[in-house]
Amino acid sequence: MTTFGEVAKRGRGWLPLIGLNALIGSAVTLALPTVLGRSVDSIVAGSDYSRWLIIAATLIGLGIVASIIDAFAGAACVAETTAWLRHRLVRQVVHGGPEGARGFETGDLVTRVSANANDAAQAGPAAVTALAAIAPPVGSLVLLALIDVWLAAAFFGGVVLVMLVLLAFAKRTADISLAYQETQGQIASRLAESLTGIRTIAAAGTTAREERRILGLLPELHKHGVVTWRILARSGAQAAVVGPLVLVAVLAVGGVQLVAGKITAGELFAASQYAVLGAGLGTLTGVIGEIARAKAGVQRAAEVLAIDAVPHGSMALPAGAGQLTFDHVTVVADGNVLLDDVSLDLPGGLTVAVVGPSGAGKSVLAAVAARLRDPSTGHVSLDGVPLQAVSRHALRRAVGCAFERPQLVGRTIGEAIAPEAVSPVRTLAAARATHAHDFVSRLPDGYLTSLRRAPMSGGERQRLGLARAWPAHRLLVLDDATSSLDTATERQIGRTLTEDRHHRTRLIVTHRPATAARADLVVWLDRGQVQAVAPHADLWHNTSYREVFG
Ligand SMILES: Nc1ncnc2c1ncn2[C@@H]1O[C@H](COP(=O)(O)OP(=O)(O)OP(=O)(O)O)[C@@H](O)[C@H]1O
Repeated sequence: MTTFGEVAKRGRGWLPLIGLNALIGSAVTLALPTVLGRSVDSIVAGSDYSRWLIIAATLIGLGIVASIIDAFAGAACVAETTAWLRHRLVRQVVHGGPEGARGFETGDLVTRVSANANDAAQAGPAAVTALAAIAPPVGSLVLLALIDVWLAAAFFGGVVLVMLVLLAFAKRTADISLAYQETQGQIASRLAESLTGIRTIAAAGTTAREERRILGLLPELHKHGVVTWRILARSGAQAAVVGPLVLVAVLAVGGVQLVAGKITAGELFAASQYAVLGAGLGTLTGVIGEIARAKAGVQRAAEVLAIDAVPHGSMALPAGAGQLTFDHVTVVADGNVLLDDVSLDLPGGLTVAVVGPSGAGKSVLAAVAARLRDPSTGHVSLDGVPLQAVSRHALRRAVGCAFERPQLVGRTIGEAIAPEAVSPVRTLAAARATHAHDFVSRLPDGYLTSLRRAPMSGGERQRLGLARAWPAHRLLVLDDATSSLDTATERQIGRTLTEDRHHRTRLIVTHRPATAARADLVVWLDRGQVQAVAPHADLWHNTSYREVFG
């Protein structure tokens, strides 16, 4: 569990410098009243006061230098911690696989990684600044006690009142900071959802309703903002009332002691300055607000960092052609049984079609075969090795997946096909085999065409998705990955798949009888259960099987 302390400590390279500068600032603040008090006494006594003025000027200069260094160190510390936290968050999300991020909405996740990570990174500097801010009043108390113990008592009473105001502020502001960040995340989620379905929204003519839906949370955000300012204003006002009380109490006691001849005029001046330091504690509301935002940011980051990374084994795969075994595989999600005790033994090198009515569990079976999700019970093996025991590298080299709506990643079309260091020859071979090369070569910049600018049809995107999965040498999992292709291209790719000279297994989720007919075997699923495993021709006699294809 990631904590405030852990994030705060991350900036430890900078925190000593920030702390040192804050202490120098405090020391300067504490020393100045004494020095100025001595100047006053020297002026009153008619003696030489220039020495004290030089010391005062030096202290002021030191204070300025310290605050410049403090500002720089604070910014550097926050930048470094933000980068570290974002790196961890992104890593956790990516390593959690498709199931890991399911509990989060896209926009909310982006807000956590971007804005909230930056809020959280304030933890270290804000905590050090708050701690350092305690030094002046504590020092004031000690120095006042050295002047006169009654001055210290009056000061202490007032400071306790200021502290009570600050504690109440810290408590109230923590909850509201979290609520504010959560609402921000919800707005971002709604925007992300709308962007995903922007075509549907435009086609349905519901743009105005969508705008209202996204911005419908603004009043809530506004309410949290108003509450934040109200808490700040109330605490500020309370501090403004309580603060001067410290000064009045110290001055009243100081006046009595001066008249009684127990302190000098200079000491009364110094005491009044120390009292101002105690009263000024009320201005700490700013840094306490920062701590509250940092705490909320850390809490939201911790929820993401709690995503379990998909564990991988360290085994390589033995020689084989992709024999795929399901051993009593059951998948349960949200209390629903998606795959129910599925046992299959599919010999390597075959084309296996997975068919069944909508919602039968075909995609779930494909995802489990490619280890995009793990079974709740049972296991899946490839060439005799349980998928969970195979190393990540070996698994991704061996198994390729293509989907109905592929999300293409990379700057260029070439990168979308081969995101990692794959030789151009293999990229070209994959593009040719999947008929992606035909349209890519017609683009002005070919494989170097920017992915964002390349206009692509659903079928063209599917061809790139197929090309990307193509180099897998042991198992190719195609989940409705050719559904948008025209019949002729689909048939050509189907033939290439069937004649695939790599002798790997091809698991093809399909709704087309022609694809099932070309396959060596068909796995017929219904409501998460295997109905039969046999060639299409053998199953075709069964009326229920024929109904699967409508
Ligand atoms: N992570 C999940 N949590 C809960 N339910 C899920 C999850 N993933 C899939 N399902 C449900 O499992 C069932 C099977 O889904 P699946 O996508 O495998 O169906 P399918 O056979 O591929 O259907 P189609 O042909 O329509 O694509 C569906 O009812 C779906 O809502």
